[in-house]
Amino acid sequence: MPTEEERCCHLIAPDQGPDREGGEHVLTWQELSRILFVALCALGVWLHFSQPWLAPGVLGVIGLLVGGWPIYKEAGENLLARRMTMELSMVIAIAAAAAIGQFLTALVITLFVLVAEVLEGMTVYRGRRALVDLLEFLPRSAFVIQQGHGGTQEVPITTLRTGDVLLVYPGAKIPVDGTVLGGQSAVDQSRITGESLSIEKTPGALVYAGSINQLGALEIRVDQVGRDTSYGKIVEVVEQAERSRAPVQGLADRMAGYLVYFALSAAILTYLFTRDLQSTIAVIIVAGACGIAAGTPLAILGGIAQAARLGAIIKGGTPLETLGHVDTVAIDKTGTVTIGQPSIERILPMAGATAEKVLLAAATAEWHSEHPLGQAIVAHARALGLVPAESTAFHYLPGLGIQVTVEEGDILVGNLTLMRSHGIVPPPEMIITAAATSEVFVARSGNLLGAVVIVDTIRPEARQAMDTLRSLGIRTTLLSGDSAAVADAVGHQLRIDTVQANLLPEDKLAVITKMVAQGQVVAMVGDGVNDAPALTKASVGIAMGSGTDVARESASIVLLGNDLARFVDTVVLARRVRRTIWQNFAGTILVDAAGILLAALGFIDPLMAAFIHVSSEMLFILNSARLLPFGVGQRTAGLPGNARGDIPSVQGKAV
Ligand SMILES: Nc1ncnc2c1ncn2[C@@H]1O[C@H](COP(=O)(O)OP(=O)(O)OP(=O)(O)O)[C@@H](O)[C@H]1O
Ligand SMILES: [Zn+2]
Repeated sequence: MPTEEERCCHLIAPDQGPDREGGEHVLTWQELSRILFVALCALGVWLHFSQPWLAPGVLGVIGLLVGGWPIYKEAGENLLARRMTMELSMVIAIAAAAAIGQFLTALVITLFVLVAEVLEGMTVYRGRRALVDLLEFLPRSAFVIQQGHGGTQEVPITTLRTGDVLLVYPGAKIPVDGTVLGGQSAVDQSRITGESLSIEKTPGALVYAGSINQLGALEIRVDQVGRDTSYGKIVEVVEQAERSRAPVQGLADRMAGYLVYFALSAAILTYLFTRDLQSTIAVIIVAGACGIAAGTPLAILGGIAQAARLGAIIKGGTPLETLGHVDTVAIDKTGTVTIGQPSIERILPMAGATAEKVLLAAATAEWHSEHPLGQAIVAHARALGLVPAESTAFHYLPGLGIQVTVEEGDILVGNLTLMRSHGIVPPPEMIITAAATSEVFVARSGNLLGAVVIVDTIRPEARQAMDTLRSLGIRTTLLSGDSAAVADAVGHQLRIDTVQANLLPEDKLAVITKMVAQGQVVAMVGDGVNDAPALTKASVGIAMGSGTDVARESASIVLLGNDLARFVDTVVLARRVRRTIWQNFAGTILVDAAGILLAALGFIDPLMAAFIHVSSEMLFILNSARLLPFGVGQRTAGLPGNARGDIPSVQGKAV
């Protein structure tokens, strides 16, 4: 039976290629001279120019033995490993042609196979380059400032240690993650955070390996080097992704194996019915499978590399494949369709309370909160110089709010659901329903003090992103922990198909689980702790760059930066990958079936068969190669829309 390792005839498999070839695959002089030699032999056999000294048969045999050596070797190894490959079937065909005295045919087939092998090798090599380029983007050396006399010394970056101080010249790439000690400059960190605008760096600012220092010289203290940098982690994830196999790759390998069996069986039948060796050989030769076996991993490789350029780190072939047939996108509200940096718009005190009292009570409860709403409240209170009371018991109620105990009693801060569950009923005129507005109620000792109205900004590109998703035929649904009124308003503004609000983290999980169980292919986009469980259960989980570590770890795709347009670009890319793979599948089967039929009926001679085999699969491989990114540093997305420039999107081991 065909095995997973099974590969097509003249293929240098992308996951073994350059390693097996010693790192580089460009045309070597051995390959070139072998091809020229076979071509000369073929010419000699054809024109009989060796005639008086050497019989064409002898020349043919020499040409086949010397020229076809790599093919025989490969076929022999496959035979020993009991693997049925196209190399084997090609060798059978070459031997059969030679056996009936058709040396020209045998030589030309050999020539085709050798040339195709080189061409494929170069294409696949380019695919690997696309990834290697990512790594080699970092400079190899750095200028270390020497203690004492202040001069610099150029050293390889592998020798750098945490704490070293570097000088980065204008226009140079920053080699490490570090802290600016001196100087001032604009830095382009689009490769790491996805932000397209340069960021101003002054002493104290953090800089990231792989970003480009633009205007001034910077003195930088080394914090992280090599693989520990944000950039190193991105590269690591992409490399791992490349090694992991998508299900479609397994399918491709099995298909390629079956095609060999099919061609050989068809050849046997042809011989039994026609007794025509010529047609039989043509049948064996005509069926190619590299378009599937090599085209599939190449397309996935290209997709992953291209996505990394776009600003989406895809953690494997599987999420890329799944994203290509997503039919539903579930999207979180706060931090995902909104920027997630809310600010206090106004405070609505109840009769008898003051705005200051409401804010102070809220800030007391939220003092240690990590929730964006809580942080907005604390920041506002701080700005007004309010000092909160000491609190004792502290209860965070995910998706609801917060409860703390102070001297005068309990403070309860949170949404309507939380208030109602404590028997507190805010008057209707206090309930706000505007789009990017959240309302937090504040109660003390069971009495409502008032409400804090907090506004966030909807991401500028969100509307366009949702429109594009709809035009792709994808359903959108907003999953929010916020109140129905607010979530509905956002959903309406962005024309999102359905809105579900008041969801606790476990509700988000349940909603996603149910959709997946119903057979929908769901992409969940989120950023928060409350999204993490749902991200893991979705068909494919996507985390925003500014998201929490848990979210980025739970997701199988991480956006660099926070641009929803990048997400949509990645969906489009994933669809292209999928379409390309299926084009190759369908095309290969079509060409092989038609070719086998025509060859069996005697319409195609072995030479024509070899030509059809090689040219058709080259076409399919080139079809996949279209997905490879061209040139280093090319970016197709990069529109403004990332408001935050300060967030390294890959921290910790999150990606
Ligand atoms: N620390 C907190 N302080 C005040 N209210 C809170 C707090 N935590 C949660 N809430 C209330 O619970 C609601 C749900 O919170 P949750 O964190 O689940 O979602 P969210 O951040 O509002 O929105 P989304 O789910 O769209 O990201 C919030 O809208 C808020 O009303
Ligand atoms: Zn082939």
